[in-house]
Amino acid sequence: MFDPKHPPQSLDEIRNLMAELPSVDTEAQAAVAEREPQLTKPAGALGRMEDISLWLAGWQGNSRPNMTRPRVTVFAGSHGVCAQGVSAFPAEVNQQMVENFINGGAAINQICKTVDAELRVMEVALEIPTNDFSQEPAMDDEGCAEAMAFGMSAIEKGLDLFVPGEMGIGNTTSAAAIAHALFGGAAADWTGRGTGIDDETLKRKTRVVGDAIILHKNQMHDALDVLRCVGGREIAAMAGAILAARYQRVPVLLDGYVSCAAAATLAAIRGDALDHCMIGHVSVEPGHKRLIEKLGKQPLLDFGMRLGEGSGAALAIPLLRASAECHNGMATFAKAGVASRSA
Ligand SMILES: O=C(O)c1ccc[n+]([C@@H]2O[C@H](COP(=O)([O-])O)[C@@H](O)[C@H]2O)c1
Ligand SMILES: Cc1cc2nc[nH]c2cc1C
Repeated sequence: MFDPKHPPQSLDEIRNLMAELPSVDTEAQAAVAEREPQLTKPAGALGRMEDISLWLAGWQGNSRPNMTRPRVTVFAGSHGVCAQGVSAFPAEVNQQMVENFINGGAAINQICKTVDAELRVMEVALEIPTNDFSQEPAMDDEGCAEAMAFGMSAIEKGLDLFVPGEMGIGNTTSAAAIAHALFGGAAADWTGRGTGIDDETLKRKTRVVGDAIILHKNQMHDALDVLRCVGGREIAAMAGAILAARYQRVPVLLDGYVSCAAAATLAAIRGDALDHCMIGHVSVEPGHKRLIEKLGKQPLLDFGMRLGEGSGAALAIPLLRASAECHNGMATFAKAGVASRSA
């Protein structure tokens, strides 16, 4: 059982947490299912909004879904694999962007302000890059568990939604390596241009991804080993936060390729581990669409974004808010005196 006061200290403790995940609140969902057909609209006329209100209620454990307290947390981490020249930007950008988040100058600041979401920034040992995973595992067991536990501390009971965002130059190389390790195929299927690399860099990045999976093959026994070997601290923190959210009854809206790669490590351990998650936006990064298909989900938005920071998911928060408001605020046929379907 997850206890926020005693965070896990090893990947085995996290494996134990994964074994006993809380399930959906069927009573809350039954209440939504009973009210929905009474609302003043033809049955099913709100389409996916109806799925969203049912999902929110079930995972919040509340028969009236809320969207007053959504939180976006941007986890920032730095990646040793940048030494292989896999990004269009230098690693110093991580710290500079953290300052920018704090000063309110990034895209995610404006989106959070617009959609009325709380924004937090958490540095995950940002000053210390992980090991270069083209040479050795990115993290050891304890380090990976520590980053996951740190991510868990981003979640509190009472939040209506959590969006895991990230900042980490080089982290689309990690995301590609995670997806390739979990779902196979060719390294090229999972490797994209990230921040905007040229053809030659893309070739090098693809080789780094393919070779890393071969290098670590014998020690990647499950998806948490994959996370430890080729992930990054901000990716581990997002995975921890997504897991803690399940325990704290906080639904999760996933963002781009990197946040979905973090989430995929949980799904690979347990097929139902992401039932409390929806995907806010499909990134331009080609591996993301493929990954979403593997996860059996459908993104809410397709807006041509490839920023990270939680930006695409944050932009979709009003869809969730409108869904909750319709479910809670619409009059019933009886109350409004509207005639219901005649046959
Ligand atoms: O999440 C995505 O789909 C995504 C796609 C492209 C780029 N990013 C962001 O760009 C950074 C990683 O890109 P790169 O090229 O350095 O691997 C990192 O800070 C991510 O937040 C994120
Ligand atoms: C400027 C910049 C902003 C970002 N935000 C998330 N990833 C990023 C990568 C870069 C390079």
